[in-house]
Amino acid sequence: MDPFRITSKKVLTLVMVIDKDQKKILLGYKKRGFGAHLWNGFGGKVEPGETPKEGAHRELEEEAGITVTPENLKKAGILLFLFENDPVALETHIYTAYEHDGQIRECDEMRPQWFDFAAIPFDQMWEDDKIWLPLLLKGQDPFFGRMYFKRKSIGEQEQVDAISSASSSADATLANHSTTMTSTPFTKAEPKPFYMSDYHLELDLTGVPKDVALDGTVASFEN
Ligand SMILES: Nc1nc2c([nH]c(=O)n2[C@H]2C[C@H](O)[C@@H](COP(=O)(O)OP(=O)(O)OP(=O)(O)O)O2)c(=O)[nH]1
Repeated sequence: MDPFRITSKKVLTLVMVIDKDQKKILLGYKKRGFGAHLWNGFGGKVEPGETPKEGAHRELEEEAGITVTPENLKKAGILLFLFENDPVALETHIYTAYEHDGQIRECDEMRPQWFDFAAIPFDQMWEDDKIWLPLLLKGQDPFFGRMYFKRKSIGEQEQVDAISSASSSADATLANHSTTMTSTPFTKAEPKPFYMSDYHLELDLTGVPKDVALDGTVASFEN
């Protein structure tokens, strides 16, 4: 049986707030819940009755205290996160926001902080981010990808540690869009619970219909 077989999905959002002039990105340190102790953009589950764009707007305000006008919230891509032996995929709609209103503030879930493009803390982020975030920063939109994650057992954690200390520069090559990779663990004290075992990223979406079918349901690039 395929350990990555999915039967349903949850729709999530993720907003990357970018200051183009200063070449900075706003990330939040996730204090609790799914992805705790990692730096990430702002987002969460889309609620019933919301479009992904409305959900993205709401989550950004809840988690970072700022708002973005609908025309400044641009769809950058859709990523499907699949977890071994979990039939529910996470379909994440990713947006960029180059303008925002309001005062950035911390909440009980996220601690926002600006990072220079050259100092993005990829080793303290989800492992797939180093693959697609550079593309997003270059403005190479849209992208569509599938990211396959395995849960770390204690044995696997030791194996990953050993491999990554033997070759700490095992960076993902963008030329290789479908590969098996093992990347740097977070820290011994706060291990990442999952590691990415494979991924597939499509960048050339010319000719792809605006709707991409996933597990029988449909994701739209439109909103
Ligand atoms: N950068 C990045 N973000 C990811 C990955 N996987 C993944 O779910 N996310 C994002 C999508 C969502 O923005 C966020 C997970 O949403 P969440 O569980 O915090 O949702 P929520 O705020 O509605 O949760 P809650 O209030 O119910 O705790 O993490 C990934 O591999 N990379």
